[in-house]
Amino acid sequence: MSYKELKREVFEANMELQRRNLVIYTFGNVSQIDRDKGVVAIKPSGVAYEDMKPEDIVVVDLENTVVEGSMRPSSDTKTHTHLYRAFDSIGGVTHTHSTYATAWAQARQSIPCLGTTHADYVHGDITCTRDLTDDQVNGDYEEETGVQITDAYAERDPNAAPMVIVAGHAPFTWGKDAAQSVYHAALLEEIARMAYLTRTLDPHAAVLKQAVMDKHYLRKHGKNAYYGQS
Ligand SMILES: O=C(CO)[C@@H](O)[C@@H](O)COP(=O)(O)O
Repeated sequence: MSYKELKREVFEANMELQRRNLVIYTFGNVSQIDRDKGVVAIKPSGVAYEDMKPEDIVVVDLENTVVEGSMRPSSDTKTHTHLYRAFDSIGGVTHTHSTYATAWAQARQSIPCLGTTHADYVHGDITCTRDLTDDQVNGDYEEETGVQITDAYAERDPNAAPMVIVAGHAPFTWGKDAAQSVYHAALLEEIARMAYLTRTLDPHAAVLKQAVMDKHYLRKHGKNAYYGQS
């Protein structure tokens, strides 16, 4: 894929964030990797969606050095590239501050699987990471945000749960490409809203039975698709 095609795909995925009302102003960002070229195309920092053009998308290498583009890459770039280096099967990453998913992140609560809508897309909880340690806060903050996520996935297959909420921050999602990572961000926000409303109606609403969770996830993703047996 040429840089121009890659930038166009990433541009369209970023515009879908706004179309799905997952961001306001300059919030959020989407990227996609070309693993053959070893580059990542990502939204420019501080640019409003309505002002953005495909040629504004910035291309960086996996060490976060700009290889093409006149604008500054998103301030979350190091988190995106950390995930691409750690999860070698993913092709796209999305970050938003969508309201309900961010509320669960600020409450430091993983989103429990309360129904089959959730179970169709994520087997088990949608994990909330641990908080950053003081050293991590004072370190390379964006890189350490990536570490928070990969630490939470040390025992978990990123393909079986392509969405996470970062404690005190907001969600990151991923997928086979930028478009699928945005799709997962939209699903996460809807699941987070359903879970919040469910627990508002009934604070003791039960987690779905494991057998039902398994059936729904298997139905959607095929045999042995959970617990990392992809
Ligand atoms: O979404 C939020 C809002 O804090 C940030 O992560 C986001 O705005 C990052 O800014 P840029 O991508 O650098 O424009």
